[in-house]
Amino acid sequence: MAQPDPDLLIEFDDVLLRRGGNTLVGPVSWKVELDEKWVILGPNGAGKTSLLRIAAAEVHPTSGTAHLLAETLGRVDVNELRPRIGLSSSALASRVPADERVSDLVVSAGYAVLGRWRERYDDLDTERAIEMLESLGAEHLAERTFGTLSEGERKRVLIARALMTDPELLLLDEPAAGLDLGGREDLVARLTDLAADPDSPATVLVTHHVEEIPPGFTHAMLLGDGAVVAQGLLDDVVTAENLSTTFQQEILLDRADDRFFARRARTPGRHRR
Ligand SMILES: Nc1ncnc2c1ncn2[C@@H]1O[C@H](COP(=O)(O)OP(=O)(O)OP(=O)(O)O)[C@@H](O)[C@H]1O
Repeated sequence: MAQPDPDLLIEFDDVLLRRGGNTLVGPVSWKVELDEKWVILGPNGAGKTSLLRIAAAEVHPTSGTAHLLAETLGRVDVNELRPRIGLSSSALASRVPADERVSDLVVSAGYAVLGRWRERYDDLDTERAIEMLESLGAEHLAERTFGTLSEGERKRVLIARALMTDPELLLLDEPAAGLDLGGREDLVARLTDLAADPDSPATVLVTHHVEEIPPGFTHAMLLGDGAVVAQGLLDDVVTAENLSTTFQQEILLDRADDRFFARRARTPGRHRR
């Protein structure tokens, strides 16, 4: 088996995931370097979350080789790998107890647990948790319980938690899903700042919408029906032609202020009585 490249955070060779006789995603070959910020875009059911779960060391590929942080899945203790990877997803959000205090939720990321399990955390840990919440504009929520937060507040708190361990790789699964326009724009602005920070980790953001791509992101993968439609530099990949192939309809794409905006081309007579 080939040795992992130490300069790559993700190195997938023909990675494929099957469940119950169905291919969820793959085969995908993919490389993510230290300073790269990726967006994975595709329709419902395309396999985005499945791919991200492999990148989070949550599942092993059925075939192919997945190297993460220069370790090989299947040959490394995933419990050592996972604290080096920050993950924010709705699946994680649904596992957080409603009465979990926000500051405890963020601090506990350092111990790879959900739910407070220690009576006290170090002051340094608590300070860092507040710093992380501040960087997401959520420090005022520190004493609230998770169950009382709005959808947008939850997303920001979970990203703060994902950053708590100073991860080498940050994985964000649909961080803007369920947010209103203001909430989405606020989150895109925060992620733009994060992308511009030279100390920020390599990042992979999964989304359905080009409007959610933060300026400063560098690369994109388009996934359609489990297969890669295109991947590479963001500007080369996020094109009307590639989006049309990915979403299987004619998509028009606009750009303004380093943001993307997409809509379907109007087809005369369609959807009219
Ligand atoms: N455990 C499983 N067993 C069988 N099929 C599964 C399983 N998990 C996911 N799938 C299927 O695999 C496909 C890819 O799912 P996945 O969640 O990765 O897609 P996605 O691109 O993240 O979708 P969405 O945008 O709707 O969240 C879907 O058709 C889904 O129904």
